[in-house]
Amino acid sequence: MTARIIDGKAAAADLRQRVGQVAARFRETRSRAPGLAVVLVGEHPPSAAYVRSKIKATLEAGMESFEHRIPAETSQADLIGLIDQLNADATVDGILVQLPLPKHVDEQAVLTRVDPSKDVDGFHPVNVGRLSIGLDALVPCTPLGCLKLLQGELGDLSGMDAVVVGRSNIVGKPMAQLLLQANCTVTVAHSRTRDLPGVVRRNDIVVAAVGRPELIRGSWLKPGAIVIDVGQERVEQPDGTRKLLGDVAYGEAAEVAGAITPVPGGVGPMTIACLLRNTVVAAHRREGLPDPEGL
Ligand SMILES: NC(=O)C1=CN([C@@H]2O[C@H](COP(=O)(O)OP(=O)(O)OC[C@H]3O[C@@H](n4cnc5c(N)ncnc54)[C@H](OP(=O)(O)O)[C@@H]3O)[C@@H](O)[C@H]2O)C=CC1
Ligand SMILES: Nc1nc(=O)c2c([nH]1)NC[C@@H]1CN(c3ccc(C(=O)N[C@@H](CCC(=O)O)C(=O)O)cc3)C=[N+]21
Ligand SMILES: [Mg+2]
Repeated sequence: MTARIIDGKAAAADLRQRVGQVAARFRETRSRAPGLAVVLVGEHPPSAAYVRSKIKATLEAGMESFEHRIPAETSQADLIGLIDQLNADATVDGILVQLPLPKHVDEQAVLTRVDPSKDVDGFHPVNVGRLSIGLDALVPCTPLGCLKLLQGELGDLSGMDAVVVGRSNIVGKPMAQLLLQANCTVTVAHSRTRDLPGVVRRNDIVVAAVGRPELIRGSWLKPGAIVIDVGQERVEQPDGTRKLLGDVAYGEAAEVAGAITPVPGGVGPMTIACLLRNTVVAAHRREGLPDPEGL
């Protein structure tokens, strides 16, 4: 069997185009564009690259981008001061604080300061709690993108067995919540899981969010399983070049799986598209407008 390749780049382009249409209507009725503020603390090169692509995508969707690059030495109090200023700014609908933050900053203290109505990453405890009890919430972009890819591939997920490998607050846990809400039977695996290959083999859906390049082998998969690979690790090759690898051994997996996301070109582009989606949704909710349809 050769797996279908789930084209995250195409799905992201499609979602971004629809977000652009909604943003254009918003600009007409509200006489302003939906606005996203991105806060980048320090110079961490991969973070700077992600932030650049987020800003470019924001502008392309017809939304306003506010960029705040501040030095790595910025105190926690000053960072919180900036968040307060963005919370109070009516032209800002979404606030994204790029992670990781420097070690001297308490990440939770900063994320909890973001106005939950502007929390387009879905990291504030209010949004985490709302997601877990099934209320409207702003949902973390990466898991939301994964869910959209799965629904695009499978339609209704009801009754399917799904495993999420990884239990981070930004990917694994919210992914498990979304799959539960979609009526999957959900297993969450992590570094203490006994017999990870056996657990993976029981499942129709595998979402890998581990950060261990090619941990998940083709031989672990149930034939026909749908595989979503969140992993993004730059690994030096024997010839000295650096290659971006996922958490799944792609070549092997593609011979067993029913469908699989590539790295790059799978989950990554959908994460950015979902950030724009959340921003335009936040803008509507903040203006008291009904949620835009079809996003
Ligand atoms: N495409 C995208 O848009 C995004 C990609 N990523 C990528 O996804 C990956 C995961 O990111 P993130 O969730 O932040 O990572 P974290 O490091 O925060 O979490 C990793 C999780 O994997 C678990 N784990 C680690 N080793 C093993 C193992 N050998 N077997 C089973 N479980 C294991 C850990 O378990 P424990 O809890 O027990 O320690 C932990 O729960 C990274 O490669 C990251 O770069 C992240 C965000 C967005
Ligand atoms: N507050 C916050 N929110 C985040 O959503 C967030 C964050 N912090 N910190 C870092 C992680 C990582 N992340 C990615 C986004 C896009 C790609 C992406 O577009 N990847 C491309 C490849 C990019 C490349 O070639 O390096 C792809 O998979 O095709 C990857 C990873 C968002 N994150
Ligand atoms: Mg991480």
